[in-house]
Amino acid sequence: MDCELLKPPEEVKLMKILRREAFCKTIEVPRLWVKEEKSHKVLPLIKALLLKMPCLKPVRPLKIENKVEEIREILLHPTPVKCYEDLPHSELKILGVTKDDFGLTRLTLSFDNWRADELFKAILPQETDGLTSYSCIGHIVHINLKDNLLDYKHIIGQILLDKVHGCRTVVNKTAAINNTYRNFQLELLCGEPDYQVEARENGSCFHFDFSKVYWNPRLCGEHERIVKILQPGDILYDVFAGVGPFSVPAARKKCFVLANDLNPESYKWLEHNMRRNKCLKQAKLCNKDGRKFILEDLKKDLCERWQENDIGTYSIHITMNLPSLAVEFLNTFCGLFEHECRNKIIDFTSDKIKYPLVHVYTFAKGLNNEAMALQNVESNLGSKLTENLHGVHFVRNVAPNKDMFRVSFWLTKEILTNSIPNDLSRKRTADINGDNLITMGRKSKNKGQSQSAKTLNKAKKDKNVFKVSDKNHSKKAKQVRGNLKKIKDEVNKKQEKSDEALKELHKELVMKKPKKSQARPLKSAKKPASANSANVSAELKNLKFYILMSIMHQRSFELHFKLVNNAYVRCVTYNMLVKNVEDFVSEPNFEAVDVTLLSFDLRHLFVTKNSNLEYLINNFNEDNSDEAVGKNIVIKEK
Ligand SMILES: C[S@@+](CC[C@H](N)C(=O)[O-])C[C@H]1O[C@@H](n2cnc3c(N)ncnc32)[C@H](O)[C@@H]1O
Repeated sequence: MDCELLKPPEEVKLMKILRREAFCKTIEVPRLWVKEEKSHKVLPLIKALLLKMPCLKPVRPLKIENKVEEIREILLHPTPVKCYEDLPHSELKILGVTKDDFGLTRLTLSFDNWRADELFKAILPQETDGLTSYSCIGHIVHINLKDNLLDYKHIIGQILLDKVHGCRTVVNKTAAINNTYRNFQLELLCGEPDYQVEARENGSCFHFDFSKVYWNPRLCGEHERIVKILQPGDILYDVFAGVGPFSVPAARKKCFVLANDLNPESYKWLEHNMRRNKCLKQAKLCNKDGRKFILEDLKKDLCERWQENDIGTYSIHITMNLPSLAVEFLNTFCGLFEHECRNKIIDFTSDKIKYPLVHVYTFAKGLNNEAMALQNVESNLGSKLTENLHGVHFVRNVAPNKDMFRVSFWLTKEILTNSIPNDLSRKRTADINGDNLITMGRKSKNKGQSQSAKTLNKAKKDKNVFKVSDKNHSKKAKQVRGNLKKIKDEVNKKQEKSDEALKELHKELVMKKPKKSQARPLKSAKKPASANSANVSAELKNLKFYILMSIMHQRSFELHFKLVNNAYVRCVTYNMLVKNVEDFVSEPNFEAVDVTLLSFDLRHLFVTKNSNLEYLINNFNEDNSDEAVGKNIVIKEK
């Protein structure tokens, strides 16, 4: 029940540093005095009208001078109860509780009497969307603050630490999860910097370092759905296993599990969790790229099973939960057993062959996103899903207009053994070799890599850069490590300097913005395309700073450009970016460009069209979803 009287004092609005004393206020609320021995009969009659607030007992003892009997004071909610007649008075009268027992009482409220959401409503600016949700991962409370609430991050952290039961650490996600290992970039807002958590899900216990691995409590239901389908003796190939939310409960259920994750930290905790849940003997674990895992481990295991005479009664499942990329791994299944089929190593005519059911996750945007999810899968597989489609299932909404789906389908003899269409075959080979660039609509002239190949290479880099083999604890290794540390420090210093330089650059560019009063140039006064391109590339050089920063910080960036005629390109290197933007600007239909920024570190992007214009895309909101989502920013002529 909304009631002004019961809200925190107005003075707390826009408070940034928590001052608990500012929340104290004294109010008058209706009350009923009832003799102790009658209270158990009265309370059921007025239960719905009691004043309920945190840390407040609505029934409290009251001793009145000169009165022998013990009295209970019952606090009532001021909205539904204004007078005695608002109570079930006929029943009360029968119990001897009359109008004389009704009155007002003074009540002092404090910080403790409000829930976190009530406090946020009172403190945070009215015009903002507010803080709508948080997640609890063990003792960690995790939030995803929008830019407009960043000024309030400390008080928000403090309140959550105070109000959420068992919370010892409050963190804010500082960037979208678009890095290889899908772990968060965290900022500690309040409490202990302790990220080792213990979480329970679907009857299993999970240990991990939340700052280094992926864990999303909102996927609990989906994990449960898959685990429920599995029967003891079934096989689960978990391509992107994380710390084991599919694999551990499956192994506990006596399935055989072959699980993989590229992140060494996830792999470590996956093994730990298998051991901790006493099911490691049911599992084989790998720490490699998903594509390699399919080509080597999954294939070998399947092959061995298919070659066995007794194929048993189990079913085979493959989970692929890396929604932003997993569909790109599907082409690994195309023709995976072509050699074995051609050379009759496996008899695919036998009806004993059991085909795995793949559960692949993908994001899809827009109105008809379920169909889009299916199409994502089919286009990467190079074939339509017909009888072998098990279903497209909505998993969860991750951002406005963006949902996560699971597409479940059976691999078929055709998929696994057919020589695949030329285009797909080329792409598959390139993906496996890690030298493909996926462009849509419009082909890029630049050489690059597919996202998954990039991921793999980056992961390799992540693993190897600054890592010195120290098998023999040699002096040399120590020396090299020392040198590397120095280099790292230098790089950090340079980073800081460049950040400063970038800030300056930003200021400069903002100052250069044309004043509102400035006359808009006539269309006919357009500069020739060449001058225009020169300008664009000059401005784009400024971007280099930021992109280099992103690379140095090992943050990925990606820009999607879409022309009005729906041509579309994805830029993943600075040179591609410059080239493509120059191309676009010199095109006749360069009216408006739809830029999707997939790098959330690329805060300030300037694109110039014609000599007089600067297009500033600044301070766009970081995405709130749990996975990387592009923001569409339309650049138009002012
Ligand atoms: C979205 S998480 C899913 C984790 C877990 N299956 C779950 O449902 O919570 C994706 C996982 O894929 C891993 N990963 C990312 N790229 C990979 C790759 N190329 N090969 C294998 N694993 C990869 C990440 O480290 C991360 O643990």
